[in-house]
Amino acid sequence: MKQKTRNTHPKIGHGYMGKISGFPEGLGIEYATKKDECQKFTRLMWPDGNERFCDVIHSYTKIASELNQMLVRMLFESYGLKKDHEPLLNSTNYLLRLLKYGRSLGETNVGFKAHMDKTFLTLLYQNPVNGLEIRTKEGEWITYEPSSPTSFAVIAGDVCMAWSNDRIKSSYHRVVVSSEEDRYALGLFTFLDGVVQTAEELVDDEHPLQYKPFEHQKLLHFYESSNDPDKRDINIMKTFCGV
Ligand SMILES: O=C(O)CCC(=O)C(=O)O
Ligand SMILES: [Fe+2]
Repeated sequence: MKQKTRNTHPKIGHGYMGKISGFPEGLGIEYATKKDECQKFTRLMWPDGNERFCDVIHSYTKIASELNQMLVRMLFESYGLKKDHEPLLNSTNYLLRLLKYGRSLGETNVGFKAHMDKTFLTLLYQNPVNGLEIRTKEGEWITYEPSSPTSFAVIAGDVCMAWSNDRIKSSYHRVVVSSEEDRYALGLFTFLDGVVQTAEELVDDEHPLQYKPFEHQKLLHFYESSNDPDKRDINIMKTFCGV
């Protein structure tokens, strides 16, 4: 425990988050595609070293980030965007979060409260304990069941929604763990540097511009500093940068 709390970070959810009701225990590694960042984190947790752990999280992040790159390319292609996807990928930062959903004796509320991610995309990988639920347009909660042990869940975040001019809605999701077993998940969260603008081709008479250009970092700050108790459940993008 002492080791985990050393992983401090000024941004909420980027460092260590102790387990509180309605949320998992989490450890964040910012810029985890960079080996030296994984090394820094590993040294913090294991002052005597743990090369294997470092290699595993680094190679995991690299593979998952490549999957993210493929997804972004697919997004550009599927909307027939002429602009190159490289600038978006080059401005992408990756945060890896290690999440543990453990159950203390008699505890009933194990999971993650419903929310929308403040990312561009989130890639989730879990151990065999299910729990992730997505709300459909009709308001029904469906459980994510990986089709194979190597499946990832891909979640569109608020920034993707703004970039796509609402063509892609950010996913409203939660985690409800009913199993007695611990659930572990690895989340790779993507954040963009600089100013994010809606893709030009996705704005036309039928789809007028919904969001003004904004900075992803400022969105995170806006969200963290909001005292609105419903901020997890509303489209905060409308308040933050809606046209
Ligand atoms: O544990 C999961 O599968 C989802 C976690 C999640 O929604 C998040 O960290 O934003
Ligand atoms: Fe999430």
